[in-house]
Formats: sequence, structure tokens, C-alpha cells
Amino acid sequence: SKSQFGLFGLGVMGKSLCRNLASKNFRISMFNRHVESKEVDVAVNFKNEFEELSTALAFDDIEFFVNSLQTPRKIMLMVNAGKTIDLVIEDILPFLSAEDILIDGGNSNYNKTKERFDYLKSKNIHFIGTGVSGGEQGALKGPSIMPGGDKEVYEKVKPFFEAIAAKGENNLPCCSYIGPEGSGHFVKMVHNGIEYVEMQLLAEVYTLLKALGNNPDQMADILESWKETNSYLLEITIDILRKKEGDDWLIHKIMDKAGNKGTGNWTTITTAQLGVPSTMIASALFSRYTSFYKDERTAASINFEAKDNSKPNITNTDILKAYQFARIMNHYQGFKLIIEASNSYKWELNLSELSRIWTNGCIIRSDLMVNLVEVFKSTDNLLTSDIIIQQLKSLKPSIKKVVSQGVLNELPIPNLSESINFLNCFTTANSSANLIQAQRDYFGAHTYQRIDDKSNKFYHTNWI
Ligand SMILES: O=C(O)[C@H](O)[C@@H](O)[C@H](O)[C@H](O)COP(=O)(O)O
Repeated sequence: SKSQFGLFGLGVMGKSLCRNLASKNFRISMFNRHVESKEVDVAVNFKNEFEELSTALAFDDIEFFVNSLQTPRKIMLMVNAGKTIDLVIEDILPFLSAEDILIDGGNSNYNKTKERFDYLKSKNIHFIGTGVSGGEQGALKGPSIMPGGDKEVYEKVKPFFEAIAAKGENNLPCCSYIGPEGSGHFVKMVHNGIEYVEMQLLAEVYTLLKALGNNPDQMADILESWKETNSYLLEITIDILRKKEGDDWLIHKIMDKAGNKGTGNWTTITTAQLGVPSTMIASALFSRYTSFYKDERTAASINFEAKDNSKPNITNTDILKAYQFARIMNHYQGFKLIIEASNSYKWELNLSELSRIWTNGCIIRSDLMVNLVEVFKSTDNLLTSDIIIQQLKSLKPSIKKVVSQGVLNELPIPNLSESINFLNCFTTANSSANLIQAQRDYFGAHTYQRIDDKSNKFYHTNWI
């Protein structure tokens, strides 16, 4: 009998999803193009590698692959984001029938997803742009899945996604219909933005613990004791710090140049376009860019005789609390961007349900995320939640101490400092933006509003 689901593209994530689907007893067809250079039939070799794929069908011919599927066909594309998706869509289209469903499970740009959604709709083909988070192991054992598109179309792929997804509280799948068009890829993009900040904050914790004279094993011991703020990224950081290579720690051998594949960049562009101050995501992205100036940094460290062994006057507990403060601010900014986009695109996203599907399977899964599921039931804005306000207030003395000590000792902690700088801005009822309005009106007659005129009328002053 024909296969129920097709997986196109056997890269790291594609392979893991195939094994996950097959292990849930779905009859699947797998496609990967024939790798000419190596005369390798990727799909067949992959099939023969794993017991659970014994019932799977393997193809390197698109027509045979498409025809092996029951209709309406459900085909998940796991290929590199960008142009490749459009090329693959053009290759598959001639063999598809009306009402078939194409799913893009890669890290695609949500604007492109909207375009592809409309293009395929004009061809009576349904398109679901879905975020899949969790990396190789997550895709194999249970990722977090964020599908966007037409709801009734999603219902047709829901049984497959819910079966393979990670399970959260009450064994509920970490997969839920996000909203229309590119909303699935949008929330995955912001997931990655939050991920960038979480990773940057752990890198700054590493900087501070190193400045206090800890070696990687001692750092791992300290992080292991941080039970009250557990997360997947904290767990892997502990593993990474413990990894030895000979007598030395592997972390000491790794070049301090942080790469990126674009989602943090898109999030920063999008947050600027939407006029939402996601300052920590932007700062985390720019920290990666700064890291790439390795030679210039080395030269600058000499030109500026940078302090490299001064000890900040802080405790491990100060660092823990500062880290917790900054994490809450990171989640505030990430979810603020999502709700602002949801309002401007009229997607009606549900932040509590979104945080629920991020409690397991995905890279930013954490105890904090579990707590936010409840908080988002009563507000879309974390800075108006009494619980969150109390937590931030109790953690604030530590972030102020850690950031000021960090700056005094010339330690690079941009994201920790951005978290308190942003809250200081956001908790200033009467800010200094009035001076900027005056300067803009002075040199460009850009006008300003007056606090004593409730009509919001705009004024211009001849300053000279
Ligand atoms: O949620 C995930 O499973 C990851 O985020 C995944 O999507 C991927 O590893 C990122 O693309 C890494 O992003 P950078 O390469 O930009 O760090």
C-alpha cells in the first residue's frame, strides 16, 4: 500500500525525522537526490542502516517518490533554507495533484513562506511553513513543532506531527497550530533569537566565572548547583565545560568566533522593521559579529592594554541571580516581539500555548518556560505580571552589582548589561527622548508633541 507521508531531503534533520516517523509506525517514503560525485544512493543506504526503516521506501527519483504516496499527499521538505526550497518546489510541482500538501520544515524566512504559500495556493497546492526545533537529537526523539498555514490543512498533518513531537506536561505534544501563513516560521525565528541571547548570557557567565579564577570543571560544578534555573542550554554547557582533550579542556582549544546561519539576523531586522526594541537579541547577534574580528580584537587588546586578570567583587550567587534576571528580560523581549507581530499581522497568536510547546523538545526549553505557560494565561506582557515584577525586583540588586563590577573590571558582558539598561529605560516614565525630539525639530523641523497638550498636536519651534 502507498506511503502515508513523504520526507524530502536526508540531511541531519531529515534523517532524524524519518527515523522518528518510522518508529511511530507510519509508512513513509524518503527521497534524496542521487549524489553523482560519489555514486551513492543516499536514501537506500540510509534505509539499510536502521532497523526502524525496514518498511520505509527509498527514492532518488522525484516522480517515483511522489507516486509512492497516498493522496492528498503530505510531503515535508527538509532542505537548506533559501533558494533551494523554490528550486525543489519547481521540481516537485509537475508531479503533484490538487489538494496535495507541501511542508517546509527548514529555518525559512517567514516573508518567503508567505510568498510560497500564495504561489502554491494559485496552483491548488497547500503549503505549511513549520518551525522544527531541537537539533539532530530533538528531531529523532521528539522536537518542538510550530506549524503555520491554513488550519483545516494543518488538521491533515496533525496526526504525524503530534506523534513525533516531544511531550510536555500531561503528555501533551509540543506541537500546536500557530497561525496563518508565515506565522510558524516567524515564531521559530524568534525562538532562535531568544536562543542567541540564552547562549550569549551563558557565555558571559563563563567570562565572569573565569574572571573569578575558576577552571572549566569548577565552573561546571557551580552551574550544576544552579538547580533553580535549569535549562537545556545550561545542561549542555555543563557537559561542554567538563569535556577534556588530553589534560586540557576542549573548550580552551575552540576558536572564539561565533558563527550564525541567519535567523538571529532576520529577527533583528524584523524587530527593527516592527519598531519593537528587542535590544538583547540585537546585542547577542552583534556579539557574534564582534567575535569575528579576532585579529582586530587581539590588536585592540594590546593598544588598549586591556585588563585581563582583574577580579570582580562578586559572588557565584550574584552571578546566578544576574543570569536569572537577564533570562527573564530576554523572554520578555522575545515574547513582546511575537505579540507585537501577531497584532500587526492579525495572527492572534496564543503566547501561553506557544510557551507550552517550547517546554520540551526545543533548544530553549527550560524551567522558566514552564512557569511562563501559566503567566501568559493572564497577560501577554511579562512586565505587567505581578509574579514576574516581584522576581525582577528581588534579582535586581544582583544584576546591578554584577554589571557595575563587570564594567569596572572591563569584562565583556554586553547582554547582562543590556538587560538592566533596558529595564532602566523601560521603567523611566519621563525619559530623555524629549531632548531628541527637540534636536530633530532644531535641525530638521521634524516637530514634536507637548506634554501639556492632550490633543497630540505636533509643534515646531524656530530654535535659532
Ligand atoms: O531550534 C533549533 O533546533 C536550532 O535553533 C536550529 O534551528 C539551528 O541549530 C539554528 O539554526 C542554529 O542557528 P545559528 O547557526 O544561527 O546559530
